[in-house]
Amino acid sequence: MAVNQSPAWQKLSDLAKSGIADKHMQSWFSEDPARADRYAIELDEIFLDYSKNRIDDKVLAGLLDLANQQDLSNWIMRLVTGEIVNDTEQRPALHSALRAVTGSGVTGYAAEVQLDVESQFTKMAQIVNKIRAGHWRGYSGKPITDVVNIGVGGSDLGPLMVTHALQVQQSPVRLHFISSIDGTQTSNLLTTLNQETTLFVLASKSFTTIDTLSNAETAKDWLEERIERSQTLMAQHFIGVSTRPDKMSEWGIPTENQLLFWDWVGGRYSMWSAIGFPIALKVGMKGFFQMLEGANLMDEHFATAPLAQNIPVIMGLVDVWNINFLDIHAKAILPYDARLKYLPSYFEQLVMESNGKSVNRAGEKVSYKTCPILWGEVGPNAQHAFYQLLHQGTQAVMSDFIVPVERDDFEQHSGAEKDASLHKQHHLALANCFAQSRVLMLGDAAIPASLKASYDSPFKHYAGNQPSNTIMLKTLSAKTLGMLVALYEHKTFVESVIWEINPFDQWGVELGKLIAKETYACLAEGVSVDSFDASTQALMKRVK
Ligand SMILES: O=P(O)(O)OC[C@H]1O[C@](O)(CO)[C@@H](O)[C@@H]1O
Repeated sequence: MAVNQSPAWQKLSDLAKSGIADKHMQSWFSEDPARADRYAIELDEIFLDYSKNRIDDKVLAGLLDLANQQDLSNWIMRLVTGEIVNDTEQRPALHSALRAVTGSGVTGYAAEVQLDVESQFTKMAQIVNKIRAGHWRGYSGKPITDVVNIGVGGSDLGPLMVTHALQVQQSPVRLHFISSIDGTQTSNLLTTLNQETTLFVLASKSFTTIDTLSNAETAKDWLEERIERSQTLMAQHFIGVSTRPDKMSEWGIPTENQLLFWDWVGGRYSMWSAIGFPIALKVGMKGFFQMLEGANLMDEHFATAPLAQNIPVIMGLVDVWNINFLDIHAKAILPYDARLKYLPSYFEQLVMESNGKSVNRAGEKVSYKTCPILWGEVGPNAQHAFYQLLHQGTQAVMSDFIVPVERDDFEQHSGAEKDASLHKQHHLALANCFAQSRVLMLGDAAIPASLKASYDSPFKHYAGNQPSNTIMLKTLSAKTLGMLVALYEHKTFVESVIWEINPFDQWGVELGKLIAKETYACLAEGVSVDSFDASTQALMKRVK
């Protein structure tokens, strides 16, 4: 039976139709003064307020029934112990094993892989420490000053996002990221770098991704302008991170410079593996492990907390309610801290590449909505861009506000006066964050009485009732970032269990890659385009 025909789903559907879907959140708050306390969960340095959602106790009970009906607790166990949960590729999805503490009681395949994980972290630590200490030398004997990560998707976004978020920590080397296939980033960056002191990290799970390999070739050509011996070039200027040692060797990367991970680590779940190499360069292995510890804290919570008190479970279920019963199909990620600039892009891949699917695990087309369109931006900037649509558009949108309570990075900036004005700016950011979620929830009811008359216009009407979560981090640190990302990974898994889809494959992106290859052959090698559609033919003829 499809999940949307099941008793638990039907009950939720009836609840939504019984008036709840049309009820304004404002009335729930006035009816229940304890609502904000009751619909909140705290775990260590992370706090979730989910009270600004169109839910009540009946809805929550119904969602938990749905979770039980879908055997969620069992699925969580299957995930964290390393059973094959990625069935189309016949693999476990063991990102949690990368952050499990050895001997901490993990069982199953998750325990078996621990030695492999440790040995790669040991090798990674040796390389990281050597570079950070200035002992890794380029071809002319000078220490490396610049490290360029070449990767795309999961081999780029995690390290990019985290190193930007933890920017306050001074790295002994400058870090750069190249991802896009078009060559702009590479050509711009290379003009600013010196071959003598630049090291490239080729990060690719498959080591077949054309985007990464083409940028790598350009980097190699640039090094060859100055370095004659290919052996020197490879040994001193390239490190590879992949699941494919054979392909790294074929490309010329010596074994000593190869860091491995495994097919049971999904690309978008891989920043906890050696793919996190740039993160370790930025914050040291200690900082990298603190991020893993934060994620591990969330893993343990996910695996052991009762469903009703389980942050990823509640967030996932409330999203399911919004999507499948309130017809909301867009989600905004709104961090109120510019250090989290790349978090929305990171979550776009994590969530949409995981759950942007329309067939269930049995290969049948589903007849209900799955992943919403997810996008975002640093909140204060988004206020001056797309919040107009959130407040007055015709599109229902759910939002996640993410904000640190304290800024402990400002102390790095000298001068008490500057410090005071930066703290004032932080309070402005907090105030804006709280004000926006309040207006999205209340709508016109947020207008102060003294201003009511001047807002008496259809152009100044705010419907409100747009649901949101607020996630507060004590501070933004390697640990809280680890907790936050693991939270979203698990929340995404919870949704996939309800929708009965496999969140760990990504067949949707494969065909485009194949067709791009064929198209390239036509463009670059003059292969006939006659079999293409008229629009594509016309576009290609213009290029020719
Ligand atoms: O790490 P790789 O194998 O180069 O892949 C990069 C990215 O490409 C994808 O396969 C999608 O094209 C992602 O899932 C992955 O993170």
